[in-house]
Amino acid sequence: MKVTVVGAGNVGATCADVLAYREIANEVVLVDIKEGFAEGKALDIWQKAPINLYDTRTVGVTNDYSKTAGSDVVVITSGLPRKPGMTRDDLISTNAGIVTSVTENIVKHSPDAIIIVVSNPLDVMTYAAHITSKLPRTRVMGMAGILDTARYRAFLAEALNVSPKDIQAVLMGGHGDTMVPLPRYTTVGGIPVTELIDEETLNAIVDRTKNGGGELVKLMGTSAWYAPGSAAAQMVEAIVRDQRRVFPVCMKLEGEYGIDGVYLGVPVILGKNGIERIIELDLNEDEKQLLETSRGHVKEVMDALDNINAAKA
Ligand SMILES: NC(=O)c1ccc[n+]([C@@H]2O[C@H](COP(=O)([O-])OP(=O)(O)OC[C@H]3O[C@@H](n4cnc5c(N)ncnc54)[C@H](O)[C@@H]3O)[C@@H](O)[C@H]2O)c1
Ligand SMILES: O=C(O)C[C@H](O)C(=O)O
Repeated sequence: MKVTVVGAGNVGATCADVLAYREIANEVVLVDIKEGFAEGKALDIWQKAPINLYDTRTVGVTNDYSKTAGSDVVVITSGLPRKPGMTRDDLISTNAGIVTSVTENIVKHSPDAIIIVVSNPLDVMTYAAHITSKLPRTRVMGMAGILDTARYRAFLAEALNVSPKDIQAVLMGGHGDTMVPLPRYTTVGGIPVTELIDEETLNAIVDRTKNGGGELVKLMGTSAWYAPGSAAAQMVEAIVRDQRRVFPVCMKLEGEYGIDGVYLGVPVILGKNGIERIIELDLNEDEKQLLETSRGHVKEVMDALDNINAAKA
């Protein structure tokens, strides 16, 4: 299996490292626009192989997409991260240009690849990659839900003083303040979370999850990378190993949840063909309302991208 990761910065290099040391792919090609940067990161990861004992070859290139040819999966992490005081949506015009040109190069050399977008604003960058690639919607998806649920699960594990391994959760919607955590579908070792935690603590955890990215931006001056890079690698693993894992993934909805033509996180089964099945939960009225708010926000940013593209044309 060959996997390309575009963008050798914080998230891309972390993703490539996880793909290598967990031997998720035989070959990982790291691409960056900065001269020598991806080559250096790939060489560093390869020099770790004798220490961490893995065989995955890592190759770095500066904008040479011929080396990515025949990739089974491509992860797009290229683009600016936000700084304190910015929203993810502030990145739209720069990152849309980057994601669009990267996607064009990717499909030229790997027309059958499955594409996982990480760049922000996530839902709208998934839209940009999807319309550029012209691939089926089951083969172009965005990573955010695994990260957001991981944050939620980590906060819950801390509050309950239990292993994060035993917390199962799902959330939906856009990757931003309007994301929709679903406490009704959260369990701790099979026990509904609401039986173990009071409402006030749970609501505080939901709020912290919604602002989880911003909390890290404030602390570090740039956005997170360990959890995001690992989350993207987990999606790659589900695909290349045909694991049929159930994850929240951003994709174009075509009537599911009563939504058409908007890119949002929903639970899916991930396997060798990409999105194998979309799971439609029976949401209650409150959850439907939250999802509608999220849909409205993402649609506004999609419209903003359409306007940017129209002005360029
Ligand atoms: N979806 C999520 O949950 C999530 C989580 C974390 C970060 N992100 C996003 O991921 C992106 C990357 O974050 P980061 O922390 O790795 O940033 P970074 O600045 O460390 O790395 C980005 C890399 O992209 C490269 N790049 C820029 N234009 C390029 C092009 N045209 N072709 C190839 N490479 C190019 C840059 O040279 C840089 O090395 C940001 O947009 C960030 O907001 C998303
Ligand atoms: O918060 C960001 O800007 C990066 C990412 O979307 C995150 O949630 O960590």
